Amino acid sequence: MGSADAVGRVAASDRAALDRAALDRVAFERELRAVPERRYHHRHPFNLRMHQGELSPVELRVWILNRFHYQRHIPVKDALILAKLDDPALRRMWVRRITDHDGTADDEGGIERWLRLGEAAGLDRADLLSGEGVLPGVRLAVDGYVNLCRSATPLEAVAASLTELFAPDIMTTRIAAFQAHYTWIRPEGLAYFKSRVPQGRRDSGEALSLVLEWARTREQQKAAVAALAYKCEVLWTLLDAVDRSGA
Ligand SMILES: O=C(O)c1cc(C(=O)O)c2c(n1)C(=O)C(=O)c1cc(C(=O)O)[nH]c1-2
Repeated sequence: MGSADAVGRVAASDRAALDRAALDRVAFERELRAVPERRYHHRHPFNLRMHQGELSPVELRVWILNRFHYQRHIPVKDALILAKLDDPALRRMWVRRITDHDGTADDEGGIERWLRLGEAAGLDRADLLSGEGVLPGVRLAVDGYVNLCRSATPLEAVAASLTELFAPDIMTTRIAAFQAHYTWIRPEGLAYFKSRVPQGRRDSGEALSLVLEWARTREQQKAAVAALAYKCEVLWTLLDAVDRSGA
């Protein structure tokens, strides 16, 4: 075997070793943030049309009804994550997410606020709760997220929630768009987004700290990035289904 081959082999094994070496925290955080930068649903054509004021009342109602299917599964996936956490302090932190959505009484919490958004847009609460009209693609996308949280490691499930690093900004844009273009929606309907902006900032900050701490090896870092990329596809696919519903 010639020396060029030997050099080639050494270089390849160096490359493999480099590939296995974990990124430092700063580089890993940059790698994580680059995923939604590219593919978060703030870039989806349906959201762009929403923000430009181009959606019809029927299209917005289809979005609200279908997004309710996502919303009502958030505490379910958080309960699946909660069951994987073996530390009381971590469980205390995570259980708050469930209460944020479910409240501590019937007339509280994010799910209730989303129902009121639907009512403010002319939808019937009973129709939202019935689940009728939820598009097949939306069901599959939401199942995908719930199943990821059921079967993946805590690191991957928490990493998947990191789309929320970008959610407060899109909600702020959405609030302004609703106020400017969709004035037929009663303003109290915006309460969901207004209360979710600070919750999203806090939740994504906590989740980011956990992911940076837990992902020690390059393999773990790659698994976290893949879970976050998958979650971006969940949100993208949900909007694809809404966009193509023909509403
Ligand atoms: O309106 C949005 O654009 C948006 C996006 C996301 C997200 O990035 O997953 C969430 C929410 N809203 C939201 O309201 C919410 O409660 C929420 C929880 C989570 C999560 O993965 O744990 N994402 C989101």
